[in-house]
Amino acid sequence: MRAIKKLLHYIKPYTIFAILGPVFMCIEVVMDLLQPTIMQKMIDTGIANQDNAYVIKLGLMMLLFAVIGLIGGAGCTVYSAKTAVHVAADLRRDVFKKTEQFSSQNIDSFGTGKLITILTNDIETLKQAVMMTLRVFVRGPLLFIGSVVFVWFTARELFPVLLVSIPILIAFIYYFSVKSGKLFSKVQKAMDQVNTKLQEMLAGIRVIKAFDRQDYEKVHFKNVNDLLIKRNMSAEQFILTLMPIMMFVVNLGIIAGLWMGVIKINEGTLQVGVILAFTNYLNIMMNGLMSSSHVLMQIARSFPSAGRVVQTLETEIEIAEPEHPYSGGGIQGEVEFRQVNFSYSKNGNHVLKNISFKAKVGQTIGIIGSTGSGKSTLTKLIPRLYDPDSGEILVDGVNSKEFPLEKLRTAIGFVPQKATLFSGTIEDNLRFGIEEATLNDMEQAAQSAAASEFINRYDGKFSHTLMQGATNLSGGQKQRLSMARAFIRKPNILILDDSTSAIDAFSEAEVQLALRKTYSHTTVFIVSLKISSIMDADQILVMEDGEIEASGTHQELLKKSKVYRDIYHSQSGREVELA
Ligand SMILES: Nc1ncnc2c1ncn2[C@@H]1O[C@H](COP(=O)(O)OP(=O)(O)OP(=O)(O)O)[C@@H](O)[C@H]1O
Repeated sequence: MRAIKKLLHYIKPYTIFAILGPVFMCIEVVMDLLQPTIMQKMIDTGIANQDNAYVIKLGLMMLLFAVIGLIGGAGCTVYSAKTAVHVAADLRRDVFKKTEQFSSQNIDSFGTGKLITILTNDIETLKQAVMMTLRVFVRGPLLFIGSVVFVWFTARELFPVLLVSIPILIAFIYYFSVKSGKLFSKVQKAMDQVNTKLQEMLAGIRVIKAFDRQDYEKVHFKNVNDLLIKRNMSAEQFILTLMPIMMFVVNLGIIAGLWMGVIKINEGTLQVGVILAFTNYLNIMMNGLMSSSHVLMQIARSFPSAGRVVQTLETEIEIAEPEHPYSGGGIQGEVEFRQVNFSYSKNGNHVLKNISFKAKVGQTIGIIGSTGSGKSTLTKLIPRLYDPDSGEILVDGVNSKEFPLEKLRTAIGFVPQKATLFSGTIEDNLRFGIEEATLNDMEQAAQSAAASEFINRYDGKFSHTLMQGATNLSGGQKQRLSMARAFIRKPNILILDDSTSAIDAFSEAEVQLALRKTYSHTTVFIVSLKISSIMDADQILVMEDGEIEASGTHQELLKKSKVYRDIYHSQSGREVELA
């Protein structure tokens, strides 16, 4: 309920539309309600007295009211649709904006499948709820109340029938609305699973084919899809049983009305037209209740969606902007870790333990160690993709949390382990690094990343188009472009997370030369499993199980670190002679 209240704010800008819709609907309802009474008069007065002129007059009146009702209905549809579509668009915009601000931790805890369901399915459900509420929710109760009033004035003798049937109908509607909300909450969870699976399969389609695991994946997809079908079926079937139940109760009411009516006609206290009007009003009443119940169920169905949308909008961003941001000059690039501990799950299982080191401006820091030892995690803390559990990360002697995020991140060029490029041209992807980059900047960055050679082979050069996920590039080409995208920023801090793994030794040497020459004032972090990539670094951190096992230059580490010597031996085949 709190979620629905919060979402009502989104209707505020469209209050006029949201009022006009129901106003037009009222016109339609009044016109609908007048028809049985006019018909009753036509039968009991016009036809009974064989007054043709009166019958024609009332017939024309019915036609006119029908046209006015039609205009009312059309106006209501237009304005309620306008409100619903705008509200949904605003919600989608805000949820998207919020997810863009999400920290990596926020994204990990939601899961991308759920976020996609929220942005698509949940917001669509809310749109339908708004539209139905404005169109039908006004119509339903108005038809219902109007029919009760009209029965009171035109067929009061049969009113006791309503006193019995209405409470029964309302009780059924209440029960169905409450239960359907719970059922649809389960449907949404199943939808999350389908979206997550779909996303994973599409991203890994090549691996699936290469391993010939289509059948295996088909079974997995079938399982989640079957669950969605099952839950959808039970929710829809449950809702559909309401209609026959309501019809049954109304038909019992009509039989009771006819039975009472016939007795009263025989007694001479009732006219035939009244019975006709009564059965008409009973049907209108049922329609009113049915449409109200549909809306109630749509609203009940939208409760879980509203909850999830509001949960997204209200999620506290783990990586917060500082309350009192540091207002000093630009970032030079000194980075210091002071007793940093970090865990992904906050369960105390630290992935980084007591990390301390200092990188001076312009130094190159190599990070090496076994798989899963925490190398990538360490670099992710520098641009604040995650924050440490304890300890401090200082940039130019200032806690990195005190910098405005934009200032900190624009000073950093980050080349992640998995090169992620976007569909568009090569130029678009390089400008992602810095929007106002010139052609000269692009050429220089491409040169430094050893990417010029393959870019120049394309007819359009920088305007060559990349497909979604840059599937028309090789792994090494993707890595080079990903590096060029970071280089183009001329960052003060550059992080290369195993970004030369798919690059040949010659090109890697080219990149290292460019780093020394063109980016000599940049503090560079190179994460690698290969000693050859980091052996010239000013300082090498040897990571082991989340800790810095040893640090120093290549020569120092050969003497003092057994782990480093073992890596060196396994990669070069040479033993180290200790003096
Ligand atoms: N998003 C995440 N959520 C939970 N645990 C994670 C996450 N990312 C990494 N880990 C865990 O943290 C530990 C360190 O991972 P990290 O990626 O930093 O290792 P690494 O040394 O860079 O490994 P590699 O050389 O294979 O890239 C691993 O045990 C890994 O399972």
